[in-house]
Amino acid sequence: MVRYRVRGGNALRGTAFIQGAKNAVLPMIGAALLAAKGRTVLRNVPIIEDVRRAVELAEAIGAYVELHESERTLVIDASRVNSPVLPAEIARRFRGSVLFTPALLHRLGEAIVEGVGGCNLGSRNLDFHYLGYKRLGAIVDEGETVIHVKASGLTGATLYLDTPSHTGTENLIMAAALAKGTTVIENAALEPEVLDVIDMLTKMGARISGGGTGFITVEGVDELHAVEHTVMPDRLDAGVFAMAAALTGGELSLVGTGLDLGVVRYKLEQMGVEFHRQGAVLHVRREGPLRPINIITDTYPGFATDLQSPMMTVAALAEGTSYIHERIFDGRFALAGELNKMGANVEVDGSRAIVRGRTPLTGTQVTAHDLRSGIALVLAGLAAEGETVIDSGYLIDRGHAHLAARMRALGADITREISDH
Ligand SMILES: CC(=O)N[C@H]1[C@@H](OP(=O)(O)OP(=O)(O)OC[C@H]2O[C@@H](n3ccc(=O)[nH]c3=O)[C@H](O)[C@@H]2O)O[C@H](CO)[C@@H](O)[C@@H]1O
Ligand SMILES: C=C(OP(=O)(O)O)C(=O)O
Repeated sequence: MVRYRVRGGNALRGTAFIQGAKNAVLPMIGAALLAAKGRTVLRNVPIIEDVRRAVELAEAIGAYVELHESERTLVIDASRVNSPVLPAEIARRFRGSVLFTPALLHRLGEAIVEGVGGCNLGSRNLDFHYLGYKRLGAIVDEGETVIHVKASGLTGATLYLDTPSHTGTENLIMAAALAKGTTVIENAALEPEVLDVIDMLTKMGARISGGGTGFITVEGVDELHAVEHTVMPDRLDAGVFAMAAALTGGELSLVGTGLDLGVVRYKLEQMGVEFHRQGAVLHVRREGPLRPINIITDTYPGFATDLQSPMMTVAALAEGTSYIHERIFDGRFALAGELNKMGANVEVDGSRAIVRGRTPLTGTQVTAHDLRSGIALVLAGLAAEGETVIDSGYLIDRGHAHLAARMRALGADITREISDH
């Protein structure tokens, strides 16, 4: 059992090094498995638990993988992929397992998905993925727990997503990349991580156009080759560090090439947080009181649902009432009860939450129900009086690399412990 212990009160100051993006590296590992020859090299890989699970899953299907942690580099040789089974004990531990299906379909003609994990956020359907595979010619047999997808060669088609699913778009692009003929994906996701994956696939030899427009066209090719690619910075990790500076009244320089916080920056600015760009470095600080805010989560370029929980913590420390409308997931307010244990006043009504600030927070024992509620509780702990103890830290480690060490370097009083219970 991993546990974080945070003693609040210290303002964070210094340079925060932003990790590579979890939601880009996972599909890139899936993409690397499409190359039947050679070794793929991924740089700026975040050393997070989801990457470790992805490495285990790639090895389980026969790939050779080296994770060089201190160099933040992955080397993947997928030439010997030989098992279509994504075993439950690994696949159920992270969402990114869903991104291995296209490679198995192309390389082995079938994928046996024994489970898919990820944050518990209410319903997380995969129907767009499976409907898309079917339209490309696959047979999908959805059992109680195991899903069997079979295809002796995929053929391009017009695909449509009811909503622009992030991993759904990535999976259908990967499935179409080696299909015969042309595929058009309508209502495709616009997230920067999706565009980074398209960049990598394009280097691999894929023919993809329309990334970032919502209408993606993929001309199938016969093979994709292994390449080197640098994972983009994690805008969620960056957002969390910006919020840490904001709620502790500190000042941080965020380092991560080409970092763009988009709407999160504008929302924090409305709350009174100052941003100042100096070339590749983004400075963030807060001097005056935090003002309340309204947030509506949306697909990119809207406010990212993954930063809604951390923002709820910031709102609890703002002077006045904030309103949050969660539109992507139907179960993403588990944080409210935990924040209220610390003294916050958050009222949830369906997909809306009202956060009445400012309430002084007091450290206590709290539970991370998912990755982002976990990091939101770390943020609360940084601003609380006394000690906050957060279980289960594994969920935080799923998406943030060396969190305690990175925050300690900035002056935070935070430790990561491993215990038997
Ligand atoms: C590994 C990864 O990249 N995870 C991210 C990805 O998850 P993920 O790709 O799972 O999220 P989606 O964009 O697919 O899901 C968004 C919404 O669409 C619904 N939906 C999705 C697919 C489908 O086939 N049918 C369907 O109904 C889901 O139930 C959910 O309500 O995008 C989410 C939304 O930005 C982020 O919170 C996750 O961090
Ligand atoms: C929902 C998240 O991740 P996943 O899709 O990997 O569960 C997240 O990163 O907040």
